[in-house]
Formats: sequence, structure tokens, C-alpha cells
Amino acid sequence: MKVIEVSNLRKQYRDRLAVDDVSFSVEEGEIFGVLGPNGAGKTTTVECVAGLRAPDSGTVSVLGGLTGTALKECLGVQLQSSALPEKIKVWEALDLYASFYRAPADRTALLERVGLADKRDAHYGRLSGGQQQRLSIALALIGGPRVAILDELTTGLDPQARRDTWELIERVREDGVTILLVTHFMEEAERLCDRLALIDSGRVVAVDSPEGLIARIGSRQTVRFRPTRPVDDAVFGDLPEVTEVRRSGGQLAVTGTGDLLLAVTVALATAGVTPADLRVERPSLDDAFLALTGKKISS
Ligand SMILES: Nc1ncnc2c1ncn2[C@@H]1O[C@H](COP(=O)(O)OP(=O)(O)OP(=O)(O)O)[C@@H](O)[C@H]1O
Repeated sequence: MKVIEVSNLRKQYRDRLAVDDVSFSVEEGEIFGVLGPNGAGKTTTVECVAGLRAPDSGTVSVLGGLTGTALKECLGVQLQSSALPEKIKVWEALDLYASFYRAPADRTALLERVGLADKRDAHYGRLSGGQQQRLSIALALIGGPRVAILDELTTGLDPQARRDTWELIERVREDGVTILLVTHFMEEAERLCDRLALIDSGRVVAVDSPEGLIARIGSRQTVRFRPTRPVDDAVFGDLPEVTEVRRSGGQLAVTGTGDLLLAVTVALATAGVTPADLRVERPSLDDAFLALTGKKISS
């Protein structure tokens, strides 16, 4: 079942065309990512989905076309700009947000869920960045939504806090919540999203799974290592998987396709060479975006 359907969305701010032509749909239970560089139109798109902005043209349908209070009861939103007052306590924020809903979720269970049970009396301003983000996720979930919209929720977090947040999002999905996630982090998109819309300059460049997007640019990969003793290019000469061998300092980079790692390691073993610091570089979502748009997403 399609939970969100966006068709030919367009939104202009004065002389700035933020969203030109955006269409995608999100299936029930998916984590669907909206990925693109800064200023691509991601936030404007999800604000239109959340009913917080009116599109100039195009249509948005959530849960079969719910509007007004019915939509609000089913939708949880965590936006980039939603900062709370420094002095508000965690439980006060939850109580405040719970008052917006007819049947709010159990607050104690929710605090446990996001790992803030021991912070219930703490002031918002005294929480770490990761804790503030987890509170904002709890606030997005307080109404017991079927769909949650989360915008740039790990921006500014350290790697551990980011990974903790990803685990939390995965658990939220396991509870049956469909998630629309805005991000410009490749790793986040690859780790969390079932499917993604790549957005550039207000337009959808492609919609696919992370693997599907990466597969579009082919299966080229590179095996890098430091040989424990000198190795001649001829060692790889007859391997159909290998297209290029490059040397830089003491390091070798063998590029090719297919089961390249196996082919290279067997050839090295046959030649009696041990590859130290061996690693395989496969194309990333960043490479896919670059191939599709000529630009890099990473900021
Ligand atoms: N309220 C506004 N008034 C005028 N221009 C705006 C407004 N909001 C966004 N824009 C502009 O519209 C374009 C798209 O912005 P939007 O925030 O939707 O992009 P984004 O992909 O979410 O970017 P970011 O990752 O930086 O948040 C940008 O050029 C932005 O400067």
C-alpha cells in the first residue's frame, strides 16, 4: 500500500524555484530517503508532504488523502529547525507535545524507547546533541504516528551518536512506522533506506534502492594493498577480471570487475606474495550521484 504519493510537486519562494518537479511514492513500512546536496529542495518537499507548506502545483497524498486533524493524528514530524527552549525539561516537552493529540503514546515507554528514561527531569539545554535529537524523535512519535518525517536528524552528531540514532530509527520502523527521511549523508542513506529519491536542483534524478542506484554505474571496483615483496604486473596479466594496475609508492591498486578480489588474491597466493592492508573500494552512492548529475553530494 502506498502511504505517501507525491506527484509533480512545484514550489517557488519569490524568485527562487526550490522544488521544480518532484514525484515519488512511499510504501507502507519503508524507510524512504530523500537525498541530495544542500539547497536541493529536500526540506521544502517534505514540508509540503507534512502539510506545512502549500505547493504551487502538483499533489501530495498521505494515507489515501487525509487532511486536517486526521492527517495530524497519523503523522509525526521532526524538522531541522525545531529547537526547544533551553529551560524546558524533557518530561515537560513530552507533556506539551502529548497535549496536541487525542491518544498520545505512553510517555514513560517512549522515553525508554529513545534511551532518555534517566533524563526525564533534565533541561533540554543540558542534553548532548545526540540526546536532543533522540528527544526530537520522541516528540515526533508522541502521537503514535503511522508515518514519521525526519529531517537531517543526525547532522552535527558525532559518529557514535549518529549510529545510536540509526539503531533507534530501525527500531521505530520495526514498530510499523513508515519513515520519510531527509539526509545528505551517504552512509546514513545506504545504511537505513530501503529506497531513495535522489534530488538535485528541485528535481528527482532517480528513485531506487541504494544498491540499485550504485549498480547503475556498473560493477567497477578497486583492490588496494601493499605487497610484502615486489610484484610484477604480469601476475595479473591474464586475469579477465582486471582492467588496470596502478602503483603509488609501495601500494598497488588493481581495478576491474566481477569477482575481482578472489581473482587478485588467488593470483598473489600463486606468486607467493602476501597483500598487506588489503581493502576493496566499490562505487558508493556519492559516485552514483556524481555519475547521474555531475556533482558530488558530500558537503
Ligand atoms: N522560506 C524560504 N524563502 C526563500 N527561499 C527559501 C526558503 N526556504 C528555502 N529556500 C531556498 O530554496 C532552496 C531549497 O531549499 P530547501 O531547504 O528545501 O533545500 P534542502 O535540500 O533541504 O537544503 P538543506 O540540506 O541545506 O536544508 C534553497 O535555495 C533555499 O535557499
